[in-house]
Amino acid sequence: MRLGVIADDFTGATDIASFLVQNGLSTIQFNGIPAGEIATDAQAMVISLKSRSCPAEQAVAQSLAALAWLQQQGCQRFYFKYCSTFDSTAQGNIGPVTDALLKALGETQTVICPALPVNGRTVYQGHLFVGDQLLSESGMRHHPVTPMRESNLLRLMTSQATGKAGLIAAAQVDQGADSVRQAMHQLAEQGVSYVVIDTLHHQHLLTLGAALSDLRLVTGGSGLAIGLARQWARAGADAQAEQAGRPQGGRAVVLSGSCSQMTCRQVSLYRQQAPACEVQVEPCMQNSDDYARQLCDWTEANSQHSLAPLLYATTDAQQLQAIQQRYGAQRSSEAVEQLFAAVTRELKRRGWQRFIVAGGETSGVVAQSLGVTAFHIGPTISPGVPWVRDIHQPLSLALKSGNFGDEDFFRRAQTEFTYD
Ligand SMILES: Nc1ncnc2c1ncn2[C@@H]1O[C@H](COP(=O)(O)OP(=O)(O)O)[C@@H](O)[C@H]1O
Ligand SMILES: O=C(O)[C@@H](O)C(=O)COP(=O)(O)O
Repeated sequence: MRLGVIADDFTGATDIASFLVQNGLSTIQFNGIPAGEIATDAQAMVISLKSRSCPAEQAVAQSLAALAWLQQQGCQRFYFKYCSTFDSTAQGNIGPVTDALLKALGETQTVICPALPVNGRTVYQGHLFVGDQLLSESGMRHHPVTPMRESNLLRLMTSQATGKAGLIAAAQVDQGADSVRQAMHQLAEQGVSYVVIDTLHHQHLLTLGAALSDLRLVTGGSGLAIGLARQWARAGADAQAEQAGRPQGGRAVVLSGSCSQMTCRQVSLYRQQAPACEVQVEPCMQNSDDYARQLCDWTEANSQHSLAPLLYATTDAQQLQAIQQRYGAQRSSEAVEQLFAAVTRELKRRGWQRFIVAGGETSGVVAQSLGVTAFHIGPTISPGVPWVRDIHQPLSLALKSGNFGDEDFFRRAQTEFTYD
């Protein structure tokens, strides 16, 4: 059995790939849809798209193209991976993409399961929580691109999609996989296409894995992958699954373009542990190539420390607002992304081989600048954040979603692994 995953963004793809590998499925990840056939015996193939905030028609077209390619590679089960905080705009595309995938597969029912309990995302009575807060009362209500002002997943789905939503509540999940299968069947008879399933803890994910392993399409965050991978993993695959992605040696740099709360804490701790240099927005807007060369010179001059030098544009919400008011939100974020792109290209040219990156958009830009199109997934640094290794070039990357990882993530990514 081969699994095909269609992920709506870069770090989201790496997140699910990491859980698949950890739970025994060898996995290969592609940045976009590969041009041709790929010879591999990986049990799971993950395609990262950049469709989270794009209009529904574009997201649908990209997702269907990804589905067709995965089918050509022999995938029989499919997973539409979106954010564990259900990030979607007011014209959200999760509903339309789900509808299109169901139709293309000739199926009428799927599940909606964004839960990732290990990172505090749970679903209760159909409502999504971030830690102890409803999604709509968490920091996500202020997200600059996808502000989440609704926590009820049934309402979110029906506002975006064409079909009917229903709920399987926690008490029923507690009763085990057969009970979940029966509930799915009853909901199908009532014409329910999108089954939201309460998920409070790890055991629920295992129950769901057992209950849903025959479903052709599932949708959700990365948590459900834990239970499903355990059902599908070949016996004995566990020890080997992450080998191909283990990190290699070479000089390392930390690049942080994320302004998420967790990244702010990680940067502020790491600045006390290693050489660190703040990226200024003004010179990024002037001439990012010259500025990038200066920053690379600084990075090289600081490469003898036992921990990798850090370049960070990370700033708190108040300063970010001031920068955005002064230069414009889009202009300033693009300028910072261009800068990280130029720094990455230059460091690669100078022979740097390990890149630890914070932020989904920033990770996408760095991977693109390195010319990384496919990589093996290696050992996990924090839940949802693995080391990954390019399949063609001697490059290792750790790509961290803004809100993931513990405070000491940047140091641990370097000190807790052996390099070859
Ligand atoms: N100091 C800054 N001023 C303006 N934009 C910034 C600054 N730092 C980062 N950005 C931009 O903010 C965005 C952050 O997105 P991303 O990398 O996905 O991380 P996150 O979503 O965790 O904040 C990027 O486009 C980045 O270039
Ligand atoms: O499911 C999640 O929370 C993550 O996998 C994810 O999608 C994070 O996206 P970014 O915040 O854009 O890194």
